[in-house]
Amino acid sequence: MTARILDGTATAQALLDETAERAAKLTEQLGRKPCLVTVLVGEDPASVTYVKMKGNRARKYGLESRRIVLPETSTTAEVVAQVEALAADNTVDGILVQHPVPSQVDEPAVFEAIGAAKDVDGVTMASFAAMGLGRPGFQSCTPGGIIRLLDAYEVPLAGQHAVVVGRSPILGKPVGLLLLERNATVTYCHSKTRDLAEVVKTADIVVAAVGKPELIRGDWIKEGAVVVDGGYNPGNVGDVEYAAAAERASWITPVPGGVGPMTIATLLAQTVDAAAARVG
Ligand SMILES: Nc1nc(=O)c2c([nH]1)NC[C@@H]1CN(c3ccc(C(=O)N[C@@H](CCC(=O)O)C(=O)O)cc3)C=[N+]21
Repeated sequence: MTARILDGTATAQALLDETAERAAKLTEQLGRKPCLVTVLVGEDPASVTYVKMKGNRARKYGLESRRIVLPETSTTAEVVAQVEALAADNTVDGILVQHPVPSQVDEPAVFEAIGAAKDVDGVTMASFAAMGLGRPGFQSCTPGGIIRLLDAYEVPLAGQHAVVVGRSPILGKPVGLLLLERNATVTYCHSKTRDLAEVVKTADIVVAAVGKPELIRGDWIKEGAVVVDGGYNPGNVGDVEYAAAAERASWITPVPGGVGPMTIATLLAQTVDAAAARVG
């Protein structure tokens, strides 16, 4: 079998176009554009690139984007104070704190300061709980983008064995919750998993969410399985050995052009949702 492509660029485009239309209508109602603020602590080059991409795309589709950069040496209290100020600012609809923050900063504490109403990146405990309980709320952007992509191609989820490789707070754990909510049978694998290859071989759907280039080998993929590569590694290499996996999978996400564009489109869609909720 040769896999068909889950085209994240095209699917994201449709969501971005719809988001731009909603943003334009809201701009009239609010008297200002829906506003996303990104907060970057430090100057990690990859993070700088991602944050710029998010800001540029926001502007292109009719949102306002503000970028805040704090020094690499910031304390938790300093970053929390900045985020709290944004949470209290009526001209701000959504806040994204770029992960990872420097090690001296308590990232979960900073995420909590966003508050549920502006958590368009889906990283607070309240958003996580909502994802787990199937309640309305903002989804973590990459997991939410993955589900939107699978839905766009009508990939069935109910009853499928989904194997999530990785358990990070903003990708692996929440994507498993969303798949469970859609009635998949979910297995989480991680660094302590005894025989990763054997578990992946049983998957109908594999979600790679580790950040280790080509960790998932092509010959682990069951014939006809669906492969979602959520890995972002330097040089646009995914977590999956793409060419070999594509020979066996029924559907596969490319890197680039798969999960990444869906992540950003979901972020912007949720920012417009947050702005809409303020209008009431
Ligand atoms: N609080 C937080 N939320 C995030 O959502 C978040 C984060 N922190 N930290 C870093 C990761 C990474 N991430 C990406 C988003 C889009 C692409 C993307 O669109 N990539 C393009 C390629 C870009 C290129 O060509 O360089 C693609 O896959 O087609 C990649 C990576 C969001 N993240």
